[in-house]
Amino acid sequence: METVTVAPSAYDDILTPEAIAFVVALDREFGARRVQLLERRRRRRTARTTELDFLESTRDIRTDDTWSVAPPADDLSDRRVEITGPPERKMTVNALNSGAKVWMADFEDATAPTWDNVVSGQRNLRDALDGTLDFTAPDGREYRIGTDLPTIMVRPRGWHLPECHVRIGGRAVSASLFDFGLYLFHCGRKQIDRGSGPYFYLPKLESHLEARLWNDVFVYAQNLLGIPRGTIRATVLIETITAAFEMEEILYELREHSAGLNAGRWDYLFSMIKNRPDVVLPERSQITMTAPFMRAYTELLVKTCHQRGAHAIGGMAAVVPSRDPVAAKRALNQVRQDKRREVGDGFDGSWVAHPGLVETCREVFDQWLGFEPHQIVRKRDDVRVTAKELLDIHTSAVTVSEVALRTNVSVALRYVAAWLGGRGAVALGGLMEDAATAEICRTQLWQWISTGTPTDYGVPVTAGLVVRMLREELDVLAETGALDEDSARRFGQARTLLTVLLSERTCPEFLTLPAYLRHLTAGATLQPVAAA
Ligand SMILES: CC(=O)SCCNC(=O)CCNC(=O)[C@H](O)C(C)(C)COP(=O)(O)OP(=O)(O)OC[C@H]1O[C@@H](n2cnc3c(N)ncnc32)[C@H](O)[C@@H]1OP(=O)(O)O
Ligand SMILES: O=CC(=O)O
Ligand SMILES: [Mg+2]
Repeated sequence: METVTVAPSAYDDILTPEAIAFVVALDREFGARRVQLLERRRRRRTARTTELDFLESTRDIRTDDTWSVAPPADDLSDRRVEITGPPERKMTVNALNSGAKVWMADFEDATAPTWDNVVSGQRNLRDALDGTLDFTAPDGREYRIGTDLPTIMVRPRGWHLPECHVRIGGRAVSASLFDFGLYLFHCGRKQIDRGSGPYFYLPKLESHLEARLWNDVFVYAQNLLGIPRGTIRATVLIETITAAFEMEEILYELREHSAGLNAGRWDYLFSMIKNRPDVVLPERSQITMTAPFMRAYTELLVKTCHQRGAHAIGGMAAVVPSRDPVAAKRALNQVRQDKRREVGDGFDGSWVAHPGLVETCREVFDQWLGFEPHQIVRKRDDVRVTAKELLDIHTSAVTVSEVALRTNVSVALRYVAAWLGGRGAVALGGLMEDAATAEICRTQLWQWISTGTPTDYGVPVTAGLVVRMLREELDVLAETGALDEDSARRFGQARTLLTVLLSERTCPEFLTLPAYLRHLTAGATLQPVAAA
């Protein structure tokens, strides 16, 4: 048997031999399939010769109208407002006290996966269920959770990420299985005992085969822990263009564990750029949810869910409230409009990124749903979406402004520097920025460089131009004295990383993967553990 090694951590009560053995058992059983599916992703992207389309091989699943997903668990029936955020200690308390129906504790887009973040996040979740979650801020403010808590759903990291601090015979385990396994091990039973269940959000899936892998993991894990089959529930984010063509199949694969689909709009745009590098997207502020290809995607998502008895959950309006009253009012109005569109289209609930937006989202859904917990009865038979409509970006001759270029440079640089410092979500210029929105900035820059997209001031975007802007952005930060020694180092690392990614001939798949491998795994001495 290969040796299992684990990095030291301050949270021995989370990384117990039994918990590690459980994660290792999952990875031994499913690790090889994960690697094959990641290889399949690469082949699918690089070897594609025709436009994407619905799959011929799964037509039967789509045309069979006799199947549906399991009825929602009691505490997942009304999901009109869901708050998301990293399971950092103070934010965990704030999210649980936010008044939302659901809290999505996020190890993916909103968490920089430092070893401390991923293990302490698990401890915070466990403490929340044990009633021992408290926090005293440096300014003396005390944080305690109340009694009427939201339902908790946990989003493990995506299939592409390894967790390098736990190794089997030197090989890093899957980060998805690590996050999923630790949560299920420590909190699965506790959730069932309090009348809830172990619920998950599954990010960045690219095909129904990846959903099948998750379903098999669920069946195996429930067996191993003696938890009744079907207790686990999972909402899949449709946030890649390939998954948009396989929504029915994804629901089908997970049907006994399914808790519907969510429109992960930001990663969806990121995926659109990666998968169709020659189809140039305009600047981010111009791609709204009313763009025809985005409407095609959300309309199809609602129809698919409701036809199969599943919830359709809306996405993130990425504004965060500001302390300036005028900007705050503007942000609330933007969120209100976004949620009105979603509820009118048939979504059963939606996401907010900040406690200050819970009330706005709730009001909109209350007005529409009244006392009904959801609107799955609206089957949306009127919706017909073709492959062409999903792909039709409709952009004639894109030009980009200097402001758009500089915004993407600035957000990418600042976000990566924050991420390297352990923060996976930050507010920049009134917007919530996380791994998904930063990936859009980074891949847009790459796309504009690789296609020589013209600027509206007459020159094409080149690597030289963007690299110069990165340097200028850094110079401004240095001149204003905004950087101490540590942050100057992280900004330097961020600039180097972005420069490398922007100079690749084919669009690098993820920025978080090389960033993790280069910067978040250094220095840990792993110790053998006896457990597994
Ligand atoms: C594309 C996607 O995947 S979207 C989903 C993933 N992304 C996310 O979940 C992002 C979630 N949001 C956040 O992380 C935060 O709102 C940020 C980083 C954008 C802004 O946070 P801050 O700069 O702290 O905002 P602000 O100062 O207005 O916060 C006010 C209070 O609300 C709390 N707060 C803000 N957002 C959240 C949240 N999502 N969950 C819990 N608490 C929150 C803050 O901790 C702060 O608490 P305090 O008053 O007790 O100190
Ligand atoms: O995870 C959500 C997204 O929009 O990306
Ligand atoms: Mg996402």
